[in-house]
Amino acid sequence: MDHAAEAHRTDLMTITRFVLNEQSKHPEARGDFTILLSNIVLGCKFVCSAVSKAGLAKLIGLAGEINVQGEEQKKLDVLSNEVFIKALISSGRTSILVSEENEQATFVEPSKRGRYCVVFDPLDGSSNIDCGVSIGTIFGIYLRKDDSEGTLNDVLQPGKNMVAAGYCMYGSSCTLVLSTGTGVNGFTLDPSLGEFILTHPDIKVPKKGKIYSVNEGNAKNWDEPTKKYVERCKFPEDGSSPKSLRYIGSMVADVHRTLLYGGIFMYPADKKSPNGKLRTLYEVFPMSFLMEQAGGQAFTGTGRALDIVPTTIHQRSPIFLGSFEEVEEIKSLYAAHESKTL
Ligand SMILES: O=P(O)(O)OC[C@H]1O[C@](O)(COP(=O)(O)O)[C@@H](O)[C@@H]1O
Ligand SMILES: [Mg+2]
Ligand SMILES: [Mg+2]
Repeated sequence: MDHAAEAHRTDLMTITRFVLNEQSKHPEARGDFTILLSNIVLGCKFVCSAVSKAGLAKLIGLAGEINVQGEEQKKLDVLSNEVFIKALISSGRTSILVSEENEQATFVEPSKRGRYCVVFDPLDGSSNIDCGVSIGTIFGIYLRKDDSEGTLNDVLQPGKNMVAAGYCMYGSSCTLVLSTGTGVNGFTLDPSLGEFILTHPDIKVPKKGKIYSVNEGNAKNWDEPTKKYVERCKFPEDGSSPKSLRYIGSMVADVHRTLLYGGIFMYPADKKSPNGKLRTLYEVFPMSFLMEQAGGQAFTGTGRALDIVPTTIHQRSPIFLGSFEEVEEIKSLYAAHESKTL
């Protein structure tokens, strides 16, 4: 490492200092969010190190259990879940936790309870774990009025009520992308310092994009607007060049690329999965929150994703998110279909 070059970098802003600066903008802040986030960051560092050593540490493969989604849990799904549950409870700032890997919500005991509710996908992109392709962790945060026990209604809220959302991608580098409602910032883990450093300040998703991202293996079951949109990506009617298809199969990685390069990520509803595949609370909401904060859009096929009022903690929702103009085109195709003019 060229320490001289490092030393000259003026923007050596760690995520902790960044959040403390944000906190100073809120005179009423008590520091609870900063403490909660520092425990989430600790969890991400722990999982990042486990993922990078997975092959060596026998963390590849199945854990032998089936989760509430009916999916075979991977060893890293289980480990990441335990790490984040511990990190969130030991922050002393949470009251209700919803994890993809736990059938029931976790209600934190009074002595360790705080005002925040955290919904999270401890390990996203599980199908890519064993082949070392980028995976991640996704989280969304709600703030409750008080630190009483609370009820499920405290998490069954529209995504627009979240106070923060983020993801951590475990890829060629470990990148944590965060929004506290005033824009989106990206931090890269410097393994030699063990610090997340601000590397992507104020991320703005390009208005248009040249990339579409969807599992085309589901195409035969798609509805007309989705088929029409993908058709246009491949055979543009305006003579422009076709879009490129990129699909990693890890939502975190596909959304991260979309946020930086523009384009669109889709997991539409189809005849086989009438609500799509991705879970509203801990996949669709956090990613939609980030995309809107970066100037993009997030649409379900019937409305704004962040307006959904969830009824169950593991429900699924179709999702189209990304560059403003790409999602606008999908919205107009659904509107046309709605008015039978498609
Ligand atoms: O294999 P498919 O049907 O394209 O689904 C891929 C999608 O499923 C997921 O892997 C689901 O998330 P989990 O791995 O957390 O269960 C997403 O990351 C990804 O976008
Ligand atoms: Mg997931
Ligand atoms: Mg998962």
